Amino acid sequence: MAPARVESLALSGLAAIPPEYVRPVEERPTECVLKVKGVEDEGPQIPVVDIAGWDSADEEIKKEIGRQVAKASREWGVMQLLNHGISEILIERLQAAGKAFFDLPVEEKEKYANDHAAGKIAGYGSKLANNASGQLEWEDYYFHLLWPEQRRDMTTWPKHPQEYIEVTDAYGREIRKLVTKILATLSSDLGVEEERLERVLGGENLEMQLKINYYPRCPQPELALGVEAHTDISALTFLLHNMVPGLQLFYEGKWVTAKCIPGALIVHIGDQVEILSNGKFTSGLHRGLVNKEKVRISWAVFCDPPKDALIGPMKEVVDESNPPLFPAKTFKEHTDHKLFKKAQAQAEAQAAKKLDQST
Ligand SMILES: Oc1cc(O)c2c(c1)O[C@H](c1ccc(O)c(O)c1)[C@@H](O)[C@H]2O
Ligand SMILES: O=C(O)CCC(=O)C(=O)O
Repeated sequence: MAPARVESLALSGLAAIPPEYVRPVEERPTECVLKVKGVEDEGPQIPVVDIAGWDSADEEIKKEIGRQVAKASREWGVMQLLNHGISEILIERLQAAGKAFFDLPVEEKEKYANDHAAGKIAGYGSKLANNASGQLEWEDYYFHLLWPEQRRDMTTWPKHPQEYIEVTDAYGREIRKLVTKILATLSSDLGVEEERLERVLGGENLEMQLKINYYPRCPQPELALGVEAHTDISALTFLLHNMVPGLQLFYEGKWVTAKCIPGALIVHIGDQVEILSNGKFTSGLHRGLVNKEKVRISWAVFCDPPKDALIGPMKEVVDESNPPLFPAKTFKEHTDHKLFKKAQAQAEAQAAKKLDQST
């Protein structure tokens, strides 16, 4: 049976969210970040890096950009890129196409329903209730493989609107070029050859998955999360959104709300780059909040190694004073291990809660 769609719940006009969406007190967002325009100007902010000069002939300009990208990757594990070279028109068309799909009635979208329980994640979905805790996220999503081209199953891509395929494909090609540039910069910073990270991550076989996150209006945003706190299993993740705040990064013990910067592309360092760099670059803990007045939509492109790629700290970043912090695992083992650990932690939290209630 397909899980309940959050959009249908939101449209039913309920005043209180069902208990499966209510987060434990310690996970709930604090009030100040929920206001649409309420992103504070004070305190630390996600680094913003202008990469306009990346292709410049001036080596000093390129080096400075490299330094900023590496610094953000070490200290935050996330950055907002300006002048990334992807045209505003393409981004507008991508976002219009994704929105047009989600504007379809739920019954139409159901024709694309995925079957996550059976391992088929591609298509329209909502988080499945985990047996242990039953905890759900206030979002529906659309997920499909974007790259490499020859491995895509176009039957899993939306057929409406008509331009979805063209613009999403064009966006994927642009992101693929940025992947090469960022991995080259990070490789140089680690003191290995520029092509190294990309090669270890599969080269031509590096995969990109697109997840469009659709967060309906929520009557009790102070109790829910759109996406719970996690680090990405990917190597890199690229994120666009519809200018409604909601993304938060955990930094120096506090949740920091990402400012909505017109034209910026958010880049997260994922677990695979953290592992390959032996922790020199950080896979940042982040989460997504929801909102009472506005629907939030975000477009995440996860860049992953192939499932069978063995990922461990690169030998050049390990020595006697920097012993390996992570065991080498295939990407599939890493994913399975992380999902298992999460399910286990939720089961333990649920058991502790029940015990607490019975005493
Ligand atoms: O290939 C990936 C890499 C990632 O980093 C992630 C991913 C896939 O999917 C996660 C996801 C997708 C669908 C769901 O219902 C989820 O609960 C999680 C995503 O969060 C991300 O970590
Ligand atoms: O919507 C966002 O800003 C965050 C999405 C996210 O973290 C995810 O899809 O994994």
